Amino acid sequence: MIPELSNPSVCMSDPQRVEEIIEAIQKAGPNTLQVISDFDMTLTRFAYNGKRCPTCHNILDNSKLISEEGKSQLKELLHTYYPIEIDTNRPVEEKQPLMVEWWTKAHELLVQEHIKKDLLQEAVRESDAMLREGYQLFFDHLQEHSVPLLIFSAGIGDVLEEVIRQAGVFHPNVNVISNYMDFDETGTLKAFKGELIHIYNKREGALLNTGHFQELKSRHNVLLLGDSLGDLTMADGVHSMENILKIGFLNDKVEERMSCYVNAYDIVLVKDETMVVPNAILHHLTSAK
Ligand SMILES: Nc1ccn([C@@H]2O[C@H](COP(=O)(O)O)[C@@H](O)[C@H]2O)c(=O)n1
Ligand SMILES: [Mg+2]
Repeated sequence: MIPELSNPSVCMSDPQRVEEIIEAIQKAGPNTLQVISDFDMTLTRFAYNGKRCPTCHNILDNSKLISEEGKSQLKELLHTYYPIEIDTNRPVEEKQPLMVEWWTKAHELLVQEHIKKDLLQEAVRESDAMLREGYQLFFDHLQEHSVPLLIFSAGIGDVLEEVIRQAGVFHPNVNVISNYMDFDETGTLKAFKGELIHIYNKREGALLNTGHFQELKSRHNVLLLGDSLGDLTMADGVHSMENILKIGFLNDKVEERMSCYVNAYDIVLVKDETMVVPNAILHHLTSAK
C-alpha cells in the first residue's frame, strides 16, 4: 500500500492493523485529521555523523548564555536522570517524581543564569540542532492540506519556536504546547510559566489545554509521532477519537527497548533519522480516495 513501510528501519507488530487504520483515516479525508507530534528527537534528529544532536534544553545548556559552572551542573543532571528517563525496567510511577526533580532542578539552574530573551535567537542559530531530513516536506504538506499540527513538547517552548522559525516552517497551522520562559521587564529569565510539562505527564498537559482540542473537535483522526513511551498519551485530550496511528522513533538503547516500543507504537522506526516514512503516510492520507 505504501512502499516505504517495507523500508529496513520499519518494525510493526501488526502490519494488517496498520493498514486498516491508514485506510480508515484516508477514507475519512484530511478534514478529519490532526497531527500531534513530540519535538525533541522526533521532529529533530537524534544524531548526525555519529554525534548526538541537542534537545531544546541542551541548546541552552551548551550555549554561551550559560556559565562554565552552570554547564557542568546541567551536564551532571543529564547524566543522572536521562538513563532513568529511558529505562524500560522501571515503572513510570517510579520515574515520574524523578523527572519532576530533573526538570525542576534544570529550570532553577537556567533561571540562575539570568538568560536574556534577545539572545535566544543567536543561541539557536549557533547550536547543532537539526530537524530530521524531510522536515520541510512534512511541515509544508500539512500546511498545504490545512491539517493542524500540534507540537507537544516537554522541552522549552521559546527555544522550540525559534528552531522552527529559523527553519522557515512555523506555519499558521502549527500550535505548540510546551514549557515557556517567563521574562521580567528587562527581558531576563525569572521563571517558567504554568504547569511543568515533563516526559511522563503529557496527558495532564493535554487536559490543561482542552481549549486546543475543543477547537479541533471535528478532527477525530490522529497521526501521533513520538520518541518516548511518555509521548503515547499526547492525544488523550482529543474529542471522540475514531482512529489513531502511532509512529515511534526508537533512537537509543534499541535492543533493550524494542519489545516495549513494538507493543506500544503501531509503527516503530529504528535508528531512522528521516521523515521519509511519516511523509509517505501523510501523502497517502491526504490523497484522493
Ligand atoms: N533538563 C533537561 C530535561 C529534558 N531533556 C530532554 O528533553 C526531552 C523532552 O522534550 P520532548 O520535546 O521530547 O518532549 C527529553 O527527551 C529529555 O531527555 C533535556 O535534554 N534536558
Ligand atoms: Mg522527544
